[in-house]
Amino acid sequence: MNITHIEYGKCAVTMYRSYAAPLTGITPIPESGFTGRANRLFAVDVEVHVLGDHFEAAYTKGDNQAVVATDTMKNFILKQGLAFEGATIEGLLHFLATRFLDTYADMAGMKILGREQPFMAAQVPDSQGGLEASDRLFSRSRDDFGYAEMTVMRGAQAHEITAQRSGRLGMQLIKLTGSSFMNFPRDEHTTLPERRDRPLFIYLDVYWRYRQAANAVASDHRDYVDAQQLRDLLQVVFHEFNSLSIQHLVHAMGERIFARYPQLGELHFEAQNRLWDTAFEADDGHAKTYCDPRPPYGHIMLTVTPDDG
Ligand SMILES: O=c1[nH]c(=O)c2[nH]c(=O)[nH]c2[nH]1
Repeated sequence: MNITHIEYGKCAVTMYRSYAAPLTGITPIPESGFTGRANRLFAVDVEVHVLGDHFEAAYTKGDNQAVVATDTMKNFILKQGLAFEGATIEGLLHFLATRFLDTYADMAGMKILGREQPFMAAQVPDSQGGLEASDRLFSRSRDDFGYAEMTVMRGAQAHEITAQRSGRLGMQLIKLTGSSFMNFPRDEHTTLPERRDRPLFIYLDVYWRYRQAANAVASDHRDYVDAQQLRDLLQVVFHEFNSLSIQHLVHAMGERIFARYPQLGELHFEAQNRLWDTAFEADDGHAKTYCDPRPPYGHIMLTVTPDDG
């Protein structure tokens, strides 16, 4: 048999880093109040995949001489996480991948992924009788989260980012009114009624790539696209846009993202249709009760590039 690809690593390395550098320098957009975060708690679930033919003997002969133990990788990530001076998940992944390649000569490259572990600062009394974000108490959030992945390959002179993707994953958005689905073809298999106004509940993951990968990791953050700011933009589009379908909605989201972030070169949407079933409605038809739908769920994808991309 022929070996065509080798990859090994560690997943679910949770790294809770206290007092990382604050995220500053973010360019504001009209759809969001987000311009940065304090990063007193910077929590990321890291996954590393080491690439390289040097590890072949471990598979073919059980020869572990070149094998960096995945337990060692976990320790390396946590130790280097302390040396990290950046403020973004992308920056962390780039830093870690670079450190791995500099330290372990048998590694030809590394694919590395990071999932934000969101924690919200608690609201606590301030000195003026109001409330402010605590500088020390945080509550774990099960909400949507930022995501990044990148592949960094060893080069003759420098290491190179050969692939990069960022995202906001796990959004669950419900719009009570202002969404329809009509005028689709009907045949002997069609039972779905036309809906002029439906309570549209979607699960949504959005991914983006930069035109230049360097913008994902630049320390000035001027062209950095923050996942929380982009999430705010998506919510505004959903709120404003009277969609004729989920397909129509994600397309409108794509147009707004490219209008705000010309530094991006590709977007990918993965939406699930979780449209609630209507159970009962008030006599005037305004208030209603709903319940979750049964599976299966519609799955709508879209990949787009800018006009000049
Ligand atoms: O927005 C929608 N797009 C579809 O393709 C579809 N199909 C379906 O049954 N409901 C919906 N809703």
